[in-house]
Amino acid sequence: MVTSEVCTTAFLSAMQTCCTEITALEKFSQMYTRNLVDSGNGKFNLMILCWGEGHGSSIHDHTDSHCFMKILQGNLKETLFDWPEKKGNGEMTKKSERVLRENQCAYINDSIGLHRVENISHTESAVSLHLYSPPFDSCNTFDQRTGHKHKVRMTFYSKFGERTLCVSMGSLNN
Ligand SMILES: N[C@@H](CS(=O)O)C(=O)O
Ligand SMILES: [Fe+2]
Repeated sequence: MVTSEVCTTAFLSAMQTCCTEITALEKFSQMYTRNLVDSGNGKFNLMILCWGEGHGSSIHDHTDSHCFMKILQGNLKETLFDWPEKKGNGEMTKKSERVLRENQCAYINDSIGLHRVENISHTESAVSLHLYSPPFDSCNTFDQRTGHKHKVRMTFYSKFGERTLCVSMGSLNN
C-alpha cells in the first residue's frame, strides 16, 4: 500500500510538467468544467477540472474506479461521507473534511466512501488534475438530507482542447 501511494504521488508529480502547458487550456463557466486531456487508449481518463469561485460538486461515488487527484492551482475543500443506509432515508454522515492545497494529491474509491469537492474561495479559481481508471461516464449523486441517489451521466466541456457540443454541462453540480 505504501509503495503504491509513493508511486501514485510520483506519477502525479511527473504529470505536473505537462500540466503547466495544459493549464493554458483552462476553461471556466458557470459551473465547474470537466476537460478531457487524455483517454489512455480506453484504460484511463486524464482530465483537468476548472472551478470558478464557489463552484462545487454534489456528493457522488466513482463507479468502482480509482480516482487520483492533484491540485494544480488554488485550493479545494474535500468532504468525505459514508455511503447511506440501503433505504437512504436520513441525513448522510459526514466523515471528514480537509482543504487540499496547491500541489497536494488525493485518492478516493468507492470503498473509502463518497465525497464532495468545493472551491470555497470567493476570490480565486482553482484547477485540478484527475485521473480515473478505468474510465467511466456515469456515476451516482446523493442528496445530503435524505441519502437518496440519482444516476448522472457525465460529459466533457472540452476534449483535447476543443469545446464539445454537449447540451447539458455534464458536471456534478452542487
Ligand atoms: N469526480 C468528479 C470531480 S470531484 O468532485 O471529485 C468529476 O469527475 O466530475
Ligand atoms: Fe469525485
